[in-house]
Amino acid sequence: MPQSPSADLSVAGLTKSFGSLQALDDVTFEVGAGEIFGFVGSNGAGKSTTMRIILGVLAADAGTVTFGDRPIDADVRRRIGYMPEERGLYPKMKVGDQLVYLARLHGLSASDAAERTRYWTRRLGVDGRVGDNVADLSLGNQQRVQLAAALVFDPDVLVLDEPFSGLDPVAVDVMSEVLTEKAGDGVPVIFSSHQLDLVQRLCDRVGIIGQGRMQALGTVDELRSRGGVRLRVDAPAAPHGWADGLRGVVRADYDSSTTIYLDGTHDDQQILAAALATGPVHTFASATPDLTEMFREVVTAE
Ligand SMILES: Nc1ncnc2c1ncn2[C@@H]1O[C@H](COP(=O)(O)OP(=O)(O)OP(=O)(O)O)[C@@H](O)[C@H]1O
Repeated sequence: MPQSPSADLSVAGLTKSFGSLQALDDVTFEVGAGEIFGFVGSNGAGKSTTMRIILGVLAADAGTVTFGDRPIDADVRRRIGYMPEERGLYPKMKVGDQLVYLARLHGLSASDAAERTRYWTRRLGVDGRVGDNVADLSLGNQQRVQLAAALVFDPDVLVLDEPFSGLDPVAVDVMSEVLTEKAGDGVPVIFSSHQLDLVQRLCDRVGIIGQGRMQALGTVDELRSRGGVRLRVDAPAAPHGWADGLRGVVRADYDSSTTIYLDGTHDDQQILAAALATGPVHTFASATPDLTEMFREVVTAE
């Protein structure tokens, strides 16, 4: 089996226009060896374009992509496991034949290609379908085969465009496990997703792209703490606006409970006293925004 040399994947200053539309503007980030990087952003933000440039299926107007200290050339590209958004399997070819063919294309011997095909189809739960044409599989199973295609030659880098979309919960678990395992082997893993709970759970670092620009980049904890401290107060009798004007309160959302956004100069006892003055208080707790809230804030601020 080829041994993966661990190295970082670096994307620096990528710029790309399609006619008058600037799809990418100076996109820069790194995915360390063994790191899982989540690439998130609204529809049309530039995720697929970035991934296509990493793969070399699309040329950038400016910027570089390197693996270790090497620019991505044809040799490096052959070592990247890629799951394109538009998927890329031959619908009229049998699953098993297709995976063996791809593994051979990436340099595996016939026996290694057969062994890896057996391993990954079993691992991804499609071993019963190796004799079927891809087109006869359900979309979720086609996606499992697509992941097998990205993994079958033991790639040194994984670039996966929305690998979780359309998968059932069991397949999501298997996919999560596989990505974590590949990262554990030292492979840089980058995937895009709109499922922010998964991104938050799986990723070491996250990039939020908006309108072709990297709007926020960091570990999940860094991004979440950037949202500042908040208080969640459950005071059912409190009238709308009860926390407005208290020291350190930037704004408050009055829903079934109140979420108070703070600037750090607040006095929580004063806020608690104000809440108690309205009636009973069932919950009074500080909260860090989750990635979904952060994402909303970053993309609505664009
Ligand atoms: N081949 C192309 N020709 C013209 N415009 C393109 C082309 N490819 C992408 N674009 C445009 O570039 C922008 C970025 O698209 P991209 O597919 O990278 O977004 P994305 O973040 O992957 O979106 P989604 O989450 O919807 O998949 C969009 O405005 C898109 O319409």
